[in-house]
Amino acid sequence: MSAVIEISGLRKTFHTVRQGRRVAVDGFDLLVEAGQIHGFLGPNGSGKTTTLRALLGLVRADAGTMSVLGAPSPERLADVSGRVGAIVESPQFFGNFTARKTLRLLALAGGVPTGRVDEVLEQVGLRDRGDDRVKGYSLGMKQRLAVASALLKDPELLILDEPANGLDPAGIREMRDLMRSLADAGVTVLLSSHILGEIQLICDHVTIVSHGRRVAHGRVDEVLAGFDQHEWRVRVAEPERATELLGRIGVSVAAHPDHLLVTGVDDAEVISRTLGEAGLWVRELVPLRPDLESVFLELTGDAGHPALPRQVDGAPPDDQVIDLDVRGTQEVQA
Ligand SMILES: Nc1ncnc2c1ncn2[C@@H]1O[C@H](COP(=O)(O)OP(=O)(O)OP(=O)(O)O)[C@@H](O)[C@H]1O
Repeated sequence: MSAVIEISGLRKTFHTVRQGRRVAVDGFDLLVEAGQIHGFLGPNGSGKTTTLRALLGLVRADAGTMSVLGAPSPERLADVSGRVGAIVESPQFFGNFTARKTLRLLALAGGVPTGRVDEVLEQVGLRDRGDDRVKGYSLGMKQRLAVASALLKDPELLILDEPANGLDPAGIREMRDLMRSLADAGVTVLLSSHILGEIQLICDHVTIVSHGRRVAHGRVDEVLAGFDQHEWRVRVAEPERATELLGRIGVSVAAHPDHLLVTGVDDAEVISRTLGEAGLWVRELVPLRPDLESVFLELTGDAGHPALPRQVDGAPPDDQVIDLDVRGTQEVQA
């Protein structure tokens, strides 16, 4: 699969009068391949926006190499800008304009046929509300309008910084459906977020950043599998006896008020057979799989320790390089 975004060894330090020197991105690597919905996750202040801004040529990096769709960034970003849509800074829309008028103006300004306007309104589910004034829109609808503006030029790559920020669960679900339909249409999507549960449902690949360093990356299921301790919640009528029986076959059991926590068993059958053969019938047997949130907290809890190597998840990617598009950041001033 070909690389759509590649970042290697990105470093960015800010110097401010009040806070002095602040390392925002600390030797960060990112690889996004064609067709992925790639989650770029990290706590507040971990360097996600700075990374995306550097990639799009909106801030100058101190070190590192970046590319978008094969073009080195920022040097050759202009070559691919027409193929990239990005919303990195929250777009401000003029509230008295309708979505249709807003998009029409953006299309005209960007040299995009205005016929695209209805298509993108349809794509983001705003076609029926396209003639309403933006000031009457919910936050979710404004986010979708922002995505629509980035879709105008029919990009191969869409970069969204915190698209789910401030959305209620229904808005997040809409955003998720939208991302999926874009991916189905062949668009590669990179979205940054600190809202983890939903990202797990939206993305197939993930890169987790902490203190400007990548701490995990890969397929979401593979990243999660790496943290799977093969735990099971077991409810049974005689927990003491069950603990003893499972202990005899070398299984670790912790007693909780209303259940047993069984660890280190790959196959549920081991538990049900051991107990069933002794006449103890299992009432509940539930695998406890790690979710992205628990993995994220574990990884970002200490990954920023200065003693750690700059990157802790293995070798940097060795595929092609890619860069982002400055013109992808679209703003309509009120
Ligand atoms: N223009 C700037 N001047 C000084 N410091 C900055 C600037 N931009 C970012 N920083 C600092 O760099 C660090 C990384 O910030 P960044 O906005 O990239 O993080 P983030 O992961 O996007 O966070 P959030 O989820 O809150 O948006 C933070 O400590 C931030 O204060």
